[in-house]
Amino acid sequence: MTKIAPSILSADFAKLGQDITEVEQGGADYIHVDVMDGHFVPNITIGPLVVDAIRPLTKLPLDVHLMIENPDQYIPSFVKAGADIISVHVEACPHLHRTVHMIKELGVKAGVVLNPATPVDTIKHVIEEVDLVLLMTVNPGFGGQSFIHSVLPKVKEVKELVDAVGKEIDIEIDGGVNPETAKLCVEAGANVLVAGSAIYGKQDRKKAIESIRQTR
Ligand SMILES: O=C(CO)[C@H](O)[C@H](O)COP(=O)(O)O
Ligand SMILES: [Co+2]
Repeated sequence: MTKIAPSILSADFAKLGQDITEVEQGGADYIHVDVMDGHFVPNITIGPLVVDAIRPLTKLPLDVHLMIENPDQYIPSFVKAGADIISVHVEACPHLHRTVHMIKELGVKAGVVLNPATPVDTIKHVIEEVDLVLLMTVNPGFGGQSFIHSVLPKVKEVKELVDAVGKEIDIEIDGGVNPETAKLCVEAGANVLVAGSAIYGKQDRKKAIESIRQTR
């Protein structure tokens, strides 16, 4: 079954707790938390304080997507705040292997993220170490953007890499996911779908989650 990770970037921050409860009750599998620093991406969002505040409100794993420069400096704070999965952009990590190990040594799952223009080759030498590969299907920084279809062949490439390793590694897609694009992602080999505007832009969050989830 495909896992759905609603992105709270599109939630109403004045009633964040309620918006998280609604998607948990609607069948979400992870809560996706978009962390932006105004440097790696041109937007500023959530820090460890907010992760700490939402941690007691849900039993779901907190899937923390770090879109920040120098993530090594902040990873311990996000772990302390209650993150379950921490994903870092390969474009922001000159010492990717070290960063992945740091995340794992702190006792949480480690993910690596590729921007649309970044080739899959960049993660070939860390694939055995990671729990998750996240492929961006928009240029990171904002919710509500259109899905970039040219990323789909990369999903297939990552699936082949993961199958060759023979380990359980999530293949997650983030950006412009809706019921139509979700189908393409799952067909290409993804098993976790992030969706912000396609869930929080709808009144009925349960129905939105069900319509995005695809079974194979
Ligand atoms: O990482 C992100 C943006 O950088 C978000 O997770 C993503 O954009 C989700 O929003 P939407 O589903 O509306 O595209
Ligand atoms: Co994200």
